[in-house]
Amino acid sequence: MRLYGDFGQHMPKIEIKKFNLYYADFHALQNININIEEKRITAMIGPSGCGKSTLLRSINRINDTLEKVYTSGEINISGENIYGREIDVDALRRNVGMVFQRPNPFPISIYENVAFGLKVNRITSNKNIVDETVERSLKAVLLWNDIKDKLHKSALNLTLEQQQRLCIARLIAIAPHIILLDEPCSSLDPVATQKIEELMIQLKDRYTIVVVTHNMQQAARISHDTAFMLLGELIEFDKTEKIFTNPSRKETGDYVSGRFG
Ligand SMILES: Nc1ncnc2c1ncn2[C@@H]1O[C@H](COP(=O)(O)OP(=O)(O)OP(=O)(O)O)[C@@H](O)[C@H]1O
Repeated sequence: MRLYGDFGQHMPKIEIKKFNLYYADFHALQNININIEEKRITAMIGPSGCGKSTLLRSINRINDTLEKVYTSGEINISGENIYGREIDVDALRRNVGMVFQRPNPFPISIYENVAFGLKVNRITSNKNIVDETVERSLKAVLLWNDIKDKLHKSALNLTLEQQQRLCIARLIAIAPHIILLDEPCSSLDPVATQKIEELMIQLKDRYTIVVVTHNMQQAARISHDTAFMLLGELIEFDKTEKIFTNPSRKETGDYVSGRFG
């Protein structure tokens, strides 16, 4: 198993170290240690309720918005503990964007959806820069050609797949380094799923991507590294190929071969 340490010249982008999370008195994440490398896709798999989403949400502290959530340990991003006292949580969430199961565009125009983060984060209100950023972000998610003539139409008129692309474009506009995706294809059909998978593969050249998925074929197709979780524990973390073909732990083998879950 590859835990922290032994990365040669590489510093991990995300270093999760002895991390625990409690929902009130329920110990949902138990002593998690993972190093996530830069500009790769890391998948989190495991049966329902094992803590995948909780761990993903811990990486940009979205769990903080809930009451009675307690954590211990560290999550270091580029060497800085995001649970440290000095952390600006708004800046963290700009740097670590999140895409959810169901696309959640705002009920405003496509253009305004992408420009939204620039305004609320007071990054710029210069129209030329906003225009350029909207175009660049929509091109990055391969949506531009389809919608460039209807930028001022409601985002809610887009297909679900296009809406999910738009949600990713909305993140890209504010220049994150890390993109977290929580089952981003679960509301999409197989064709749309394949397109979003292709997009993730393209985006990994520029972003560090962590994706929670129930779909093991998806994890095997798109990720470089896979974390397998069970009942709040990290059972195994390794290269995806190893997890799926020659896992070190029996539980991992049982899960990936469909014997439970
Ligand atoms: N807000 C919450 N309050 C209390 N318990 C929670 C909360 N959110 C999740 N849990 C519990 O924490 C555990 C882990 O949940 P989590 O959603 O992280 O698992 P998951 O592996 O992502 O599951 P799924 O695949 O079904 O989405 C579960 O037992 C769940 O019931």
